[in-house]
Amino acid sequence: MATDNEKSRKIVVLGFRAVGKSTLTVQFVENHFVDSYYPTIENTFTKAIKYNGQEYQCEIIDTAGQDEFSILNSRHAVGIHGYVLVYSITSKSSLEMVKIIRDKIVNYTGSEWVPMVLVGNKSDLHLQRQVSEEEGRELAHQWSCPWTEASAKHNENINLIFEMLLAESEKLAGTDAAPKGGCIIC
Ligand SMILES: Nc1nc2c(ncn2[C@@H]2O[C@H](COP(=O)(O)OP(=O)(O)OP(=O)(O)O)[C@@H](O)[C@H]2O)c(=O)[nH]1
Repeated sequence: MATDNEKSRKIVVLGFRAVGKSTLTVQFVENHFVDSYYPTIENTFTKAIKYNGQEYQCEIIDTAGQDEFSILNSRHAVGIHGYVLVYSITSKSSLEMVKIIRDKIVNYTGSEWVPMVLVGNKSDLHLQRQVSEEEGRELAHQWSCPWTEASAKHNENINLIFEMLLAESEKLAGTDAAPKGGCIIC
């Protein structure tokens, strides 16, 4: 529960199966890498984050992998402050899936702009790359949202994802506080 000095933020992590949603969430919240793969039904994590001098009490919902037939759950669309949309750089179809998911969010919320961050996870798997940096960056540009590649395995850019999302959520609140980080903000 957020205190008077804290803001509460409800964040949903969405994407195709096995792109690393749970792994990056666990890396962010608990600082370790989960090597095994157990499909998620749904898990909620909480973490207090201090960002730009402000305390945020974050509730992070790690969802089950989506496919084109999944229906966006109302619990993932109502009262949400921001979305982390995850694809894997090793899977072209996972990039196609985030496009479908984003359409569902836009349709459900009726808003063209929703705070979100696009993430190309598994950036450590260079040899298996199917999605170029350019493709990810360009898609985020179309959506007017930040983008980064990340590696949950090596804990690269994982904190940045959530910092960028908090900054996006602040835009809705009218205070545009861009995160200080070495990443592209479209
Ligand atoms: N090399 C590498 N493997 C990763 C990375 N992130 C996740 N993985 C692995 O990918 C597999 C799937 O990761 P999960 O986090 O379970 O994927 P998920 O998106 O939560 O999967 P669902 O619950 O089915 O939606 C696991 O074996 C992870 O260890 C990464 O950054 N690099």
